[in-house]
Amino acid sequence: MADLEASPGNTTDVGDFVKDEEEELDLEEGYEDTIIGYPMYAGARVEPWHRYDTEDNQNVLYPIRLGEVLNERYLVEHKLGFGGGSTVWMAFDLQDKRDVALKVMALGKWGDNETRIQDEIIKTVQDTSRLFIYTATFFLPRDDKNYHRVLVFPMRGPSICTLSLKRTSMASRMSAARQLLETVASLHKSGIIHRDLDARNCMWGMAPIDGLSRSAKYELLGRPLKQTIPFVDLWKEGELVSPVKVPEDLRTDKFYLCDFGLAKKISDLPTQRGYPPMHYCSPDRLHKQEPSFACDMWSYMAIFSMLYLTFPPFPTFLEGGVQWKGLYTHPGGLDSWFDQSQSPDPDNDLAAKIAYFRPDTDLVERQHVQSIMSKVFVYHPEKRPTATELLRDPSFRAIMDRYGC
Ligand SMILES: Nc1ncnc2c1ncn2[C@@H]1O[C@H](COP(=O)(O)OP(=O)(O)OP(=O)(O)O)[C@@H](O)[C@H]1O
Repeated sequence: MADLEASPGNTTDVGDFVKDEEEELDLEEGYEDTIIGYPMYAGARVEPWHRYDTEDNQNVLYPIRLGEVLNERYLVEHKLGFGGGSTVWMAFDLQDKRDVALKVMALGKWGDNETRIQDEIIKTVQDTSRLFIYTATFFLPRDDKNYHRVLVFPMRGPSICTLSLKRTSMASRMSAARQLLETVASLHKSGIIHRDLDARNCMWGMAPIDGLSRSAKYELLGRPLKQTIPFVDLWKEGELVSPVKVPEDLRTDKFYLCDFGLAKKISDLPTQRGYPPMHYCSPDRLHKQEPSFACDMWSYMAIFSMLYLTFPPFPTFLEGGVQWKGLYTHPGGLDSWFDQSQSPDPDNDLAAKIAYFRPDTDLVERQHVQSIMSKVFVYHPEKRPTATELLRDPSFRAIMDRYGC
């Protein structure tokens, strides 16, 4: 990794503009990663252009170009990702000579909540070493006198996805499961609910590449493919840029939790709207119940099942419930899980799924995993174990022991 050409020395090469319509579509269009017919993750490589349009948009994004220096300090070199409330850029900190992640918040309240909760975490959570905690913050002004908040983080990545999990050892995957549960337990101990535990917010660590030239970084992480933001009459130039692809050999085994945009103190009132993606969202949240620590536990188990089975979160429900009938939050959504007359499909139940996705395991291991999952995937939030209880659960411990974690 000892390429000493200083990163900012190269001022010309800041990625490739799309050459034709095919590349443009490749950049903008959604893709779907599927496994035996189950959608794993659907999404676009870049944020939709209309999120830069101020019309009817209270959460407008800040336009950025590769090669720009933000706050007279951060040279933007690549894209790391985007979410509902931000774009995230890889930048070279010209002062400290290291790579950082810049989370450039959209206008609106999300950025304020994330900073407020992060400050709360810094004050109250004992071990923050596996949480994405900002190291600095600054503001970027718009032409209309509004300001975008920017949070500076150490660079991490990549987040978990089916394909890379299949190539990852069980020891690393189960170590990630244990680390994440400990992280959730320490957040809960401080009275904080994350509310958005999903695979995109769980990331491996990444070996530093600060010493490399930009071209060497592009060689490792992929060259940015970019397009000037189309259709919007922008007050400042900006680009839609494809994100980095972190090679597996740069990944470390440390497992992090990010994105506190929806997080809240259990005592906070009222709760702002927002849900994790459907596969990770507990039935109580989908049925307008107030968020609780137990919602995080459901989402945690969905991530555990990703890590263990490399399969998306369990899409069906195990028991009936009464009080949520008719309260479904998503228009057109089904209350079919509630139908007590439905009988379970034995080929499709938990045990069958575990056996299908992990034919390499023995019966004892499968029974432990089934026991763990069925304790958490229950309708009634008050019946789910807490993070601390699950860490002590004999089946959870047996699985961790088996994989040396
Ligand atoms: N420190 C980091 N290092 C590397 N990549 C990061 C970092 N922080 C964020 N990312 C990437 O940017 C993406 C968006 O970040 P994040 O989830 O924090 O944004 P958000 O706008 O709060 O999203 P959401 O819609 O989930 O609330 C992440 O999924 C991840 O791919």
